[in-house]
Amino acid sequence: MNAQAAAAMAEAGPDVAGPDAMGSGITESGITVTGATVTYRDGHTALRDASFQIPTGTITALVGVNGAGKSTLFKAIMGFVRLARGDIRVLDMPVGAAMRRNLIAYVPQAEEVDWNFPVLVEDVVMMGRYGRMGMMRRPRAADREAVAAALARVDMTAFRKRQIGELSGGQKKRVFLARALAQDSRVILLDEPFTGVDVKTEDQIIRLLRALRDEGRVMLISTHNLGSVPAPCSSPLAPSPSF
Ligand SMILES: Nc1ncnc2c1ncn2[C@@H]1O[C@H](COP(=O)(O)OP(=O)(O)OP(=O)(O)O)[C@@H](O)[C@H]1O
Repeated sequence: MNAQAAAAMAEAGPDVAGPDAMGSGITESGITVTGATVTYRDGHTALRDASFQIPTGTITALVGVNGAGKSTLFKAIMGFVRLARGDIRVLDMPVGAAMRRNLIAYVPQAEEVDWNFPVLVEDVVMMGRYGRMGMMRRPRAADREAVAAALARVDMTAFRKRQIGELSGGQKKRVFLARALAQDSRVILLDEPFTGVDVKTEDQIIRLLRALRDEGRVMLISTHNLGSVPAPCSSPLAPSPSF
């Protein structure tokens, strides 16, 4: 992404790098955003008239400079901020219903979490199962199996009894990916998944995302730097006219 494009995105909001080249051929509606506008309480409009449609079975990069509104859009897709105008559908249902049905998983940037909080890696991954447990949050055998499988899938089984705060940035990212895997959601929102990871981890994440895509899931990757998104996820660039 050149500086001019970045500057344009600062004014126009985040951009969407086309899902078609990465698609598995499944065309069920994944995320549909129509004229979405978010205005925060201080009057600042962080997202204006955003419109795009992403089918399931795809990986899409949401590209924009700092402050372009990527996190705001993620929050809107998860129903954490209210739309002033417009509509968002996830798997053809309102976002509230999709969240209640545990259909959306979020993989945060490492920086968002308080690492001083003493919690084991396997407990972080178990959080992905909370939506399936009752009020008591007592894990069953199926939950423990899902956690073990998720940790194995990101090659973090050996770290399961470690404190999350003791891990490297790339290892933490894999743990949060495992939490999303344990949640087994159809829609996965990933915040800067390739930033600060080494080549091996990047390759591992790409292979994982491709496998999830081929299972018919829909993935939306937020990044301020298109260059940090590996080629399979960044080409071709197909900007939404509404951005
Ligand atoms: N709670 C809030 N109240 C008021 N303004 C906010 C709030 N959250 C974000 N903003 C503003 O909305 C704009 C978009 O912020 P957002 O966090 O969505 O951007 P971003 O694209 O995710 O940025 P970054 O790449 O830096 O994470 C920014 O100008 C920010 O200051």
